[in-house]
Amino acid sequence: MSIQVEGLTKLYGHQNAVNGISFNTGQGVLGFLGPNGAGKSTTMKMLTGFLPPTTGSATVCGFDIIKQPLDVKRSIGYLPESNPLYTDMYVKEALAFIAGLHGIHEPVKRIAEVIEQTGLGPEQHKKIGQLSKGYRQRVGLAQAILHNPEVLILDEPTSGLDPNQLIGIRQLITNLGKSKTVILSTHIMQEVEAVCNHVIIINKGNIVANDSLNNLRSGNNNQSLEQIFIGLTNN
Ligand SMILES: Nc1ncnc2c1ncn2[C@@H]1O[C@H](COP(=O)(O)OP(=O)(O)OP(=O)(O)O)[C@@H](O)[C@H]1O
Repeated sequence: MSIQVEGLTKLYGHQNAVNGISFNTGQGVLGFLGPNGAGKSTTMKMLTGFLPPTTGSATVCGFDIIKQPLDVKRSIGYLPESNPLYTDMYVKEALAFIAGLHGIHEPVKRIAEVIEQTGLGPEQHKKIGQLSKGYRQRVGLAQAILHNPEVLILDEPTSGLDPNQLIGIRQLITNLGKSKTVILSTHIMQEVEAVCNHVIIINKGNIVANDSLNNLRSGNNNQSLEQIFIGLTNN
């Protein structure tokens, strides 16, 4: 299992944003679901080593998130919800900069591969600030996968995309899940059904479901994922 989480907790002041959650996950796409404010982004920030947990522990590819944060960051590609990008840079320039940070071998070749993989070809000569939202998401994904990490953590990568862009990005995530461990946060249940093998639902900082999509449905009278989600989190 490339991600192992044990009793992970985050307190912001007195507020328990994440409340002692435990789970393991390996290759495939894990849907990480929950209502607004449930603790998804906080969990993702702790797993990527950007936010220290209050208590608990986790390992990513065998590296401890507290004791080995650099190894953890090397093993992870992270697309944050806000997708911060260098809008004044050209697409290739930004990717070359990130490749330099990672010390990537043969960067020109790798950048060409990633541009192809993320469908950035037609827009590769533009400045990031000139790109549509869908293409900016593709740049965020390209940056996340550039160093070929074993684990990808994607926080709402498809929010605000038109249906054409959605199909392309979902296909890319599905393909990535064939060889990598992907944690995907989304509010779109259709997307979970299209892309995820396994689902974790978090509510008020607690895990309320952790199962395969099929088991979740059969254990809940074959209700739709949306109905199951509402039943587990509307309290
Ligand atoms: N830096 C912070 N300081 C204080 N409270 C915070 C901070 N970041 C998040 N919180 C609180 O922690 C809780 C969990 O927030 P988090 O962003 O992890 O939720 P989320 O599940 O990702 O929500 P969303 O779906 O809206 O993105 C919320 O109540 C939020 O207000």
